[in-house]
Amino acid sequence: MQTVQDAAGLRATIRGWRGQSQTVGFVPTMGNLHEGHHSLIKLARARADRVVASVFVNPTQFGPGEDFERYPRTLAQDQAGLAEIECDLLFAPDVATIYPFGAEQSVRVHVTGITDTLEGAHRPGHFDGVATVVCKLFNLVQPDVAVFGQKDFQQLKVIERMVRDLALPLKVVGASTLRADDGLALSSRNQYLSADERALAPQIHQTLLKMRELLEKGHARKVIEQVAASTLERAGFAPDYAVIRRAEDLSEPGDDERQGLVALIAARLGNTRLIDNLPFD
Ligand SMILES: Nc1ncnc2c1ncn2[C@@H]1O[C@H](COP(=O)(O)OP(=O)(O)OP(=O)(O)O)[C@@H](O)[C@H]1O
Ligand SMILES: CC(C)(CO)[C@@H](O)C(=O)[O-]
Ligand code: BAL
Repeated sequence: MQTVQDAAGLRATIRGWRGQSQTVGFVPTMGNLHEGHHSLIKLARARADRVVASVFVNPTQFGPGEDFERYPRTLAQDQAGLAEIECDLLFAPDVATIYPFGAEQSVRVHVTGITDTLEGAHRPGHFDGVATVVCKLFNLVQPDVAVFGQKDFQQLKVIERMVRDLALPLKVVGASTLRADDGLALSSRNQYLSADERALAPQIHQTLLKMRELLEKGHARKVIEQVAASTLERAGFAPDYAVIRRAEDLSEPGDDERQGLVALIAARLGNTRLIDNLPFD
């Protein structure tokens, strides 16, 4: 597998593939790759002739006091894993390649509405950073298909909307969340957890399952959300939110709505912030 760090090298390889009428699938990541990321690569491989992954820890999507500096950077390990699953090309740019005029000076992509809530409300500016870097990566790679994990459910919706509203010529595919045997969603941030915290962390998934069960039994949404938040608090989490929303646009459903819903949780455990969700259909 080839690794390129600059835009010219990336474009040259992709131009060669295009010359042979090959389609291109793309999986953007922040690295420290695990089986969840690998499942995205495999899905891209099923949808396109060639697969490009990117590893870039994007400074503009981290807020002050977040974990940009300590985010795990494991490029050699990532390269080995990607080679094993036959990814064709890894794009691993540095910050100056993505933000030649400095991260603060770049043109920003702002997706309105859907970014005001949940992750957008708790991480101000986060989705501007995500949309901007993903738009830029799309322009560099020019993929036919891009794969994103449903684990970052709101991110997937934001990207779908950006692609639709800016008429970007590619298809966005959402991939289901890979979990450890005990239900914890695989995530690079899981390695921040102490042994005791790791033992508690699956309670997020258990709470999502409980939320679905209570909704199916006919309990009121607001009550379910309160029960979920207090269950998490009692277990030692500090929840940012534990809510049921419309999957389509993350707006609040009406009291009697039961179709097309998703439960979403973000909660801190010690110094680690974890997110997860469960679509109900
Ligand atoms: N467990 C998982 N199953 C499927 N896809 C995943 C999983 N975890 C992450 N992804 C997807 O991989 C892509 C890259 O995500 P990212 O590099 O942020 O991974 P991560 O391990 O979730 O890290 P973080 O802890 O920072 O959220 C995203 O589209 C994300 O939704
Ligand atoms: C999509 C992404 C690679 C943009 O930096 C990031 O938000 C992620 O890893 O989910
Ligand atoms: N997986 C979303 C990237 C972030 O948390 O910044």
